[in-house]
Amino acid sequence: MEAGKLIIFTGPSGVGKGTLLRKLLTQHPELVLSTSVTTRPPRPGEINGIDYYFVNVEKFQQMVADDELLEWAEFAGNYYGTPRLQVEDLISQGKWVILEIELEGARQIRRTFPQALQFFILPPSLRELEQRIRHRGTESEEAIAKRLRRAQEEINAANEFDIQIVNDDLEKAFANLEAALFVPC
Ligand SMILES: Nc1ncnc2c1ncn2[C@@H]1O[C@H](COP(=O)(O)OP(=O)(O)OP(=O)(O)O)[C@@H](O)[C@H]1O
Ligand SMILES: Nc1nc2c(ncn2[C@@H]2O[C@H](COP(=O)(O)O)[C@@H](O)[C@H]2O)c(=O)[nH]1
Repeated sequence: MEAGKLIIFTGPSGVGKGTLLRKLLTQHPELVLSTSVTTRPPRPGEINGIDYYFVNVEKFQQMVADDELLEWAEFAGNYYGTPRLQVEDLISQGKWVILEIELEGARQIRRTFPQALQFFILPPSLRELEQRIRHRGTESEEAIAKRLRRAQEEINAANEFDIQIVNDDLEKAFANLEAALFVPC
Protein backbone atom coordinates (compact mmCIF):
# COMPACT_ATOMS: atom_id res chain seq x y z
CA MET A 1 0.00 0.00 0.00
CA GLU A 2 1.23 3.51 -0.82
CA ALA A 3 2.19 5.55 2.25
CA GLY A 4 -0.34 8.06 3.55
CA LYS A 5 0.55 11.72 3.74
CA LEU A 6 -0.46 14.65 5.92
CA ILE A 7 -0.82 18.01 4.18
CA ILE A 8 -1.24 21.29 6.07
CA PHE A 9 -3.01 24.15 4.38
CA THR A 10 -2.86 27.45 6.20
CA GLY A 11 -3.05 31.20 5.58
CA PRO A 12 -5.11 34.16 6.79
CA SER A 13 -8.88 34.03 6.94
CA GLY A 14 -10.42 34.98 3.60
CA VAL A 15 -7.31 34.28 1.50
CA GLY A 16 -9.12 31.54 -0.43
CA LYS A 17 -7.96 28.30 1.23
CA GLY A 18 -11.43 26.78 1.09
CA THR A 19 -11.94 27.90 -2.51
CA LEU A 20 -8.66 26.32 -3.64
CA LEU A 21 -9.36 23.15 -1.67
CA ARG A 22 -12.85 22.69 -3.08
CA LYS A 23 -11.36 22.87 -6.57
CA LEU A 24 -8.55 20.50 -5.62
CA LEU A 25 -10.95 17.92 -4.15
CA THR A 26 -13.22 18.08 -7.19
CA GLN A 27 -10.31 17.34 -9.50
CA HIS A 28 -8.55 14.89 -7.18
CA PRO A 29 -11.30 13.01 -5.31
CA GLU A 30 -8.71 10.59 -3.92
CA LEU A 31 -7.56 13.35 -1.52
CA VAL A 32 -9.40 13.67 1.82
CA LEU A 33 -10.14 16.87 3.71
CA SER A 34 -10.25 16.39 7.48
CA THR A 35 -13.46 17.66 9.11
CA SER A 36 -12.63 19.86 12.10
CA VAL A 37 -14.48 20.42 15.35
CA THR A 38 -15.43 23.99 16.20
CA THR A 39 -17.35 26.02 18.76
CA ARG A 40 -18.15 28.63 16.05
CA PRO A 41 -21.87 28.72 15.23
CA PRO A 42 -22.74 27.32 11.79
CA ARG A 43 -23.05 29.80 8.91
CA PRO A 44 -26.19 29.55 6.80
CA GLY A 45 -25.87 26.43 4.64
CA GLU A 46 -23.14 24.79 6.72
CA ILE A 47 -23.90 21.20 7.70
CA ASN A 48 -22.85 19.48 10.91
CA GLY A 49 -20.47 16.62 10.13
CA ILE A 50 -19.70 17.96 6.65
CA ASP A 51 -18.38 21.49 7.02
CA TYR A 52 -17.48 21.04 10.69
CA TYR A 53 -18.55 19.15 13.76
CA PHE A 54 -20.26 21.98 15.64
CA VAL A 55 -19.94 21.54 19.41
CA ASN A 56 -20.29 23.67 22.53
CA VAL A 57 -17.32 24.85 24.59
CA GLU A 58 -17.85 22.14 27.25
CA LYS A 59 -17.74 19.36 24.66
CA PHE A 60 -14.66 20.91 23.01
CA GLN A 61 -12.84 21.14 26.35
CA GLN A 62 -13.73 17.52 27.08
CA MET A 63 -12.24 16.47 23.73
CA VAL A 64 -9.04 18.35 24.63
CA ALA A 65 -8.92 16.74 28.08
CA ASP A 66 -9.45 13.28 26.54
CA ASP A 67 -6.61 13.92 24.02
CA GLU A 68 -9.03 13.45 21.12
CA LEU A 69 -7.59 16.34 19.11
CA LEU A 70 -4.40 16.19 17.06
CA GLU A 71 -4.10 19.96 17.40
CA TRP A 72 -6.37 22.76 18.49
CA ALA A 73 -6.37 26.54 18.80
CA GLU A 74 -8.49 29.53 19.67
CA PHE A 75 -9.10 31.72 16.63
CA ALA A 76 -11.04 35.01 16.57
CA GLY A 77 -13.08 34.07 19.64
CA ASN A 78 -13.85 30.42 18.83
CA TYR A 79 -12.11 27.08 19.29
CA TYR A 80 -11.11 24.85 16.40
CA GLY A 81 -9.48 21.41 16.43
CA THR A 82 -8.64 18.34 14.33
CA PRO A 83 -10.11 15.01 15.48
CA ARG A 84 -7.16 12.67 15.98
CA LEU A 85 -8.72 9.26 15.18
CA GLN A 86 -10.18 10.20 11.80
CA VAL A 87 -6.82 11.53 10.55
CA GLU A 88 -4.70 8.70 11.96
CA ASP A 89 -7.07 6.06 10.48
CA LEU A 90 -7.03 7.66 7.03
CA ILE A 91 -3.25 8.00 6.96
CA SER A 92 -2.83 4.38 8.03
CA GLN A 93 -5.07 3.46 5.06
CA GLY A 94 -2.58 5.22 2.77
CA LYS A 95 -4.72 8.32 2.15
CA TRP A 96 -3.45 11.84 1.60
CA VAL A 97 -5.21 13.88 4.28
CA ILE A 98 -5.47 17.67 4.15
CA LEU A 99 -5.85 19.86 7.24
CA GLU A 100 -7.16 23.37 6.57
CA ILE A 101 -6.10 25.07 9.79
CA GLU A 102 -4.86 28.37 11.22
CA LEU A 103 -1.28 29.21 12.19
CA GLU A 104 -1.07 27.95 15.79
CA GLY A 105 -2.55 24.59 14.87
CA ALA A 106 -0.21 24.32 11.90
CA ARG A 107 2.75 24.95 14.20
CA GLN A 108 1.55 22.19 16.54
CA ILE A 109 1.29 19.74 13.63
CA ARG A 110 4.75 20.74 12.45
CA ARG A 111 6.11 19.65 15.85
CA THR A 112 4.18 16.37 16.04
CA PHE A 113 4.29 15.47 12.30
CA PRO A 114 7.51 17.05 10.97
CA GLN A 115 7.07 15.02 7.78
CA ALA A 116 3.79 16.82 6.94
CA LEU A 117 3.84 18.84 3.72
CA GLN A 118 3.06 22.46 4.57
CA PHE A 119 1.41 25.03 2.33
CA PHE A 120 0.93 28.69 3.21
CA ILE A 121 -1.54 30.64 1.06
CA LEU A 122 -0.85 34.38 0.76
CA PRO A 123 -3.16 37.17 -0.42
CA PRO A 124 -1.94 39.57 -3.13
CA SER A 125 -2.39 42.37 -0.55
CA LEU A 126 -4.08 43.07 2.79
CA ARG A 127 -6.55 45.33 1.01
CA GLU A 128 -7.62 42.48 -1.28
CA LEU A 129 -7.84 40.15 1.71
CA GLU A 130 -10.22 42.54 3.46
CA GLN A 131 -12.35 42.82 0.33
CA ARG A 132 -12.58 39.03 0.05
CA ILE A 133 -13.71 38.61 3.66
CA ARG A 134 -16.26 41.41 3.27
CA HIS A 135 -17.59 40.15 -0.06
CA ARG A 136 -17.99 36.64 1.35
CA GLY A 137 -20.58 38.20 3.63
CA THR A 138 -20.38 35.56 6.36
CA GLU A 139 -18.85 37.53 9.23
CA SER A 140 -20.02 40.38 11.47
CA GLU A 141 -17.98 43.61 11.54
CA GLU A 142 -16.52 42.53 14.86
CA ALA A 143 -15.49 39.14 13.50
CA ILE A 144 -13.99 40.73 10.36
CA ALA A 145 -11.93 43.09 12.53
CA LYS A 146 -10.63 40.20 14.67
CA ARG A 147 -9.71 38.16 11.60
CA LEU A 148 -7.92 41.08 9.93
CA ARG A 149 -5.98 41.89 13.10
CA ARG A 150 -4.72 38.34 13.10
CA ALA A 151 -3.95 38.31 9.37
CA GLN A 152 -0.72 40.33 9.49
CA GLU A 153 0.72 38.07 12.21
CA GLU A 154 -0.15 35.02 10.12
CA ILE A 155 1.35 36.48 6.94
CA ASN A 156 4.59 37.26 8.81
CA ALA A 157 4.90 33.52 9.50
CA ALA A 158 4.60 32.45 5.85
CA ASN A 159 8.30 31.63 5.55
CA GLU A 160 8.01 28.99 8.26
CA PHE A 161 6.17 26.84 5.73
CA ASP A 162 7.59 24.60 2.97
CA ILE A 163 5.63 26.12 0.10
CA GLN A 164 4.10 29.60 -0.27
CA ILE A 165 1.43 30.23 -2.90
CA VAL A 166 0.02 33.67 -3.66
CA ASN A 167 -3.70 33.40 -4.40
CA ASP A 168 -4.03 36.32 -6.80
CA ASP A 169 -5.41 34.79 -9.96
CA LEU A 170 -7.28 31.65 -8.83
CA GLU A 171 -6.33 29.51 -11.85
CA LYS A 172 -2.66 30.42 -11.49
CA ALA A 173 -2.66 29.71 -7.76
CA PHE A 174 -4.40 26.40 -8.39
CA ALA A 175 -1.85 25.37 -11.04
CA ASN A 176 0.99 26.19 -8.60
CA LEU A 177 -0.72 24.18 -5.88
CA GLU A 178 -1.18 21.14 -8.11
CA ALA A 179 2.41 21.35 -9.34
CA ALA A 180 3.77 21.46 -5.77
CA LEU A 181 1.51 18.68 -4.54
CA PHE A 182 2.01 16.22 -7.36
CA VAL A 183 5.70 16.83 -7.93
CA PRO A 184 7.14 13.72 -9.64
CA CYS A 185 9.48 11.79 -7.32
N1 LIG B 1 -8.20 34.14 -6.36
C1 LIG B 1 -9.30 34.74 -5.90
N2 LIG B 1 -9.69 35.91 -6.44
C2 LIG B 1 -10.80 36.56 -5.99
N3 LIG B 1 -11.60 36.09 -4.99
C3 LIG B 1 -11.25 34.92 -4.42
C4 LIG B 1 -10.10 34.19 -4.83
N4 LIG B 1 -10.00 33.08 -4.09
C5 LIG B 1 -11.06 33.11 -3.23
N5 LIG B 1 -11.82 34.21 -3.44
C6 LIG B 1 -13.03 34.62 -2.70
O1 LIG B 1 -12.59 35.07 -1.41
C7 LIG B 1 -13.55 34.75 -0.40
C8 LIG B 1 -12.86 33.98 0.71
O2 LIG B 1 -12.47 32.71 0.22
P1 LIG B 1 -12.48 31.43 1.15
O3 LIG B 1 -13.76 31.34 1.92
O4 LIG B 1 -12.11 30.27 0.29
O5 LIG B 1 -11.29 31.81 2.15
P2 LIG B 1 -10.66 30.97 3.36
O6 LIG B 1 -9.20 31.21 3.32
O7 LIG B 1 -11.10 29.54 3.27
O8 LIG B 1 -11.30 31.68 4.61
P3 LIG B 1 -11.49 31.13 6.12
O9 LIG B 1 -10.14 30.82 6.64
O10 LIG B 1 -12.14 32.29 6.82
O11 LIG B 1 -12.38 29.93 6.06
C9 LIG B 1 -14.65 33.94 -1.10
O12 LIG B 1 -15.75 34.80 -1.34
C10 LIG B 1 -13.99 33.48 -2.40
O13 LIG B 1 -14.94 33.32 -3.44
N1 LIG C 1 -6.13 25.15 14.38
C1 LIG C 1 -7.21 24.88 13.63
N2 LIG C 1 -7.73 25.80 12.81
C2 LIG C 1 -8.79 25.48 12.07
C3 LIG C 1 -9.39 24.22 12.13
N3 LIG C 1 -10.46 24.19 11.29
C4 LIG C 1 -10.50 25.40 10.71
N4 LIG C 1 -9.49 26.18 11.17
C5 LIG C 1 -9.16 27.56 10.77
O1 LIG C 1 -9.93 28.47 11.50
C6 LIG C 1 -10.00 29.70 10.77
C7 LIG C 1 -11.43 30.19 10.73
O2 LIG C 1 -12.26 29.27 10.05
P1 LIG C 1 -13.77 29.68 9.66
O3 LIG C 1 -14.38 28.42 9.09
O4 LIG C 1 -14.43 30.14 10.92
O5 LIG C 1 -13.65 30.79 8.66
C8 LIG C 1 -9.47 29.38 9.37
O6 LIG C 1 -8.14 29.89 9.29
C9 LIG C 1 -9.45 27.88 9.33
O7 LIG C 1 -8.44 27.39 8.48
C10 LIG C 1 -8.81 23.25 13.00
O8 LIG C 1 -9.25 22.10 13.13
N5 LIG C 1 -7.74 23.63 13.72
